[in-house]
Amino acid sequence: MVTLVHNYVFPLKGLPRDQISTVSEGFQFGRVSSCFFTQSRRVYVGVPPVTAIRYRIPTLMAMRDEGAKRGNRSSKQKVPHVLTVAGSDSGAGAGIQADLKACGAIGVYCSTVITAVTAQNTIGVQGVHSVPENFIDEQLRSVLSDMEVDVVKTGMLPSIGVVKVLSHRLKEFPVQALVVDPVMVSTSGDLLAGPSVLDGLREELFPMADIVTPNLKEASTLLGGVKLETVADMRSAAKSIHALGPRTVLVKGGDLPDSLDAVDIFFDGENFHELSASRIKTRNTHGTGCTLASCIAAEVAKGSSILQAVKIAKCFVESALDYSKELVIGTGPQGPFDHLFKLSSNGNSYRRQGFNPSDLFLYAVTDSRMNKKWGRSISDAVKAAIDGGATIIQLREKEAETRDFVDAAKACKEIAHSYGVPLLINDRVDVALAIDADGVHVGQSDMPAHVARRLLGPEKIIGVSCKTPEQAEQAWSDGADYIGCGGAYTTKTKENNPTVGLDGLKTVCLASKLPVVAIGGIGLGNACSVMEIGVSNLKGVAVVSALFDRECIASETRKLHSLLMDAVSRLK
Ligand SMILES: Nc1ncnc2c1ncn2[C@@H]1O[C@H](COP(=O)(O)OP(=O)(O)O)[C@@H](O)[C@H]1O
Ligand SMILES: Cc1ncc(COP(=O)(O)O)c(N)n1
Ligand SMILES: [Mg+2]
Repeated sequence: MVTLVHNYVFPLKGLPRDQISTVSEGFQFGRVSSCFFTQSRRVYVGVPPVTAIRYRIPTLMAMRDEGAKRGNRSSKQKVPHVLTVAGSDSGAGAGIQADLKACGAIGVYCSTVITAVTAQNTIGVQGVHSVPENFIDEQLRSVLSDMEVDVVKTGMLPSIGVVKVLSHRLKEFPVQALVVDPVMVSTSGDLLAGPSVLDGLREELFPMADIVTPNLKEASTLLGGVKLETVADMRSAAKSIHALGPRTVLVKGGDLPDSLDAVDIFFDGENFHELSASRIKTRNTHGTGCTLASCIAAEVAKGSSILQAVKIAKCFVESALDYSKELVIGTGPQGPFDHLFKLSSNGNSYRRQGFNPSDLFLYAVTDSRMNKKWGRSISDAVKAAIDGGATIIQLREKEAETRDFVDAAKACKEIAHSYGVPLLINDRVDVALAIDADGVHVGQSDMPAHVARRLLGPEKIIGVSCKTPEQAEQAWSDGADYIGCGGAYTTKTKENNPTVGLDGLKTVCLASKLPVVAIGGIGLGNACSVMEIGVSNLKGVAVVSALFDRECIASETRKLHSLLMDAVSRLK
């Protein structure tokens, strides 16, 4: 058995360390039965069994981030790239169309080699037209020889000939990882691949695969028809399929009878992981398998480990199903779902159209102690600030219990969005994700902005507190949208927070490639002096006590708004 793992280096006994590229992101101990060595792809071959230390080489994401740090952010950027080799579904719920939507939703480029065109809808598959093998080969060659594919994901492979063509091309053009979804039958029960394909999968593709993702029916077919009815059956199936050669196996339990949760079993040759999601009650599950495999491929292309990728993918499918459970498309029993989370017309009327730096103009930051002192709820405070003219809200709740914070944040989001005002969450990326806030604001000791960006996706607003030009530079290369700079003046809101003063603020503004909002001790008495430092990327002031430690928040906000307007018009 050969294990191809491009993302890892397996230094075998006696192998000189200087042949190992950068050692980063820590290491794990593992056992590999054998592996391969080619100089160019950094994969090693050994005699089984070999105990190895597994070093992670820099992922594409890390390399891209490095590139960005070196300042070539806008010139050449390597975009994570998944190639899907699968069938077209005219109803667009599964197959190539699901793959494109899933990768798009995750922010990964997806190229497509089409193996068959199906006439398909929510009722079933009415026809299959296979693409000639030599033309599939031509598509493969076109993409693989030119477009720097990171991960290949396979779906419907209608004949053994297609499997052979693919495995041949993958040997010629090796990729970082291979995700095999052994599609055989559609959810509607229609045949998508003949029985001969089984041998092809087992002999040609599984040994090269980093993960194989059969559903219950497929796992049973691969194992000669064994009955799979319980989670224990799924575990033993995962083990038996692993013995066919793939690095890891995910047996999917979407169709497990009588199960309240959607349970999948992941096996990496040593450990089992039981991955559970709540089972969404919906008819719209057509394409869940294709979507899951594409999300795994996309996450691996971005730099996740296989297990991490599976967890994220499962969460994506669960959220997408939940979001689209009431969607009505087609009349049959198997509807598609909404990968882009946006088709549904209920709620969410406000969506951010990109970050607008002028939103930083009057930036209101809440404070739970002040709300407590004045006996008001966070949402009442937020409403009053918006009534007075606040242009963006940040919820800064250092003491609240998570559940209370989530509830309050939800209420505040509703209010803010009804006025078209963006709502950010201080520090707590989890809370921002939970309520689908417009973004987060993080400090230097909070979650790094590039990690927050990876978690929140490209559309959300990310702000970073910076005191120096170096931190501002870092925020920019981490993918932040704006920086908060302060303390402009001394403040009691934040203890042990050194003041940078107006000079420090000006230095950071001049150095920053991002728009800046000033913070720290700003109120009616000094807001104009702040704006008057006269640097064009200083877009506004952020205030806490000057609004929230006052009897009437709305009128204080109104006064500050008009002062700022005057200051800006004087500067023009
Ligand atoms: N109703 C559901 N609610 C939540 N997750 C589901 C549901 N149905 C399927 N899944 C999940 O979707 C993924 C695809 O599973 P499955 O439907 O078994 O595969 P396939 O689409 O290949 O038949 C799995 O992670 C499974 O647990
Ligand atoms: C072209 C194509 N590829 C794959 C599937 C399986 O998807 P699912 O099992 O979710 O119906 C499908 N129905 N059509
Ligand atoms: Mg399914």
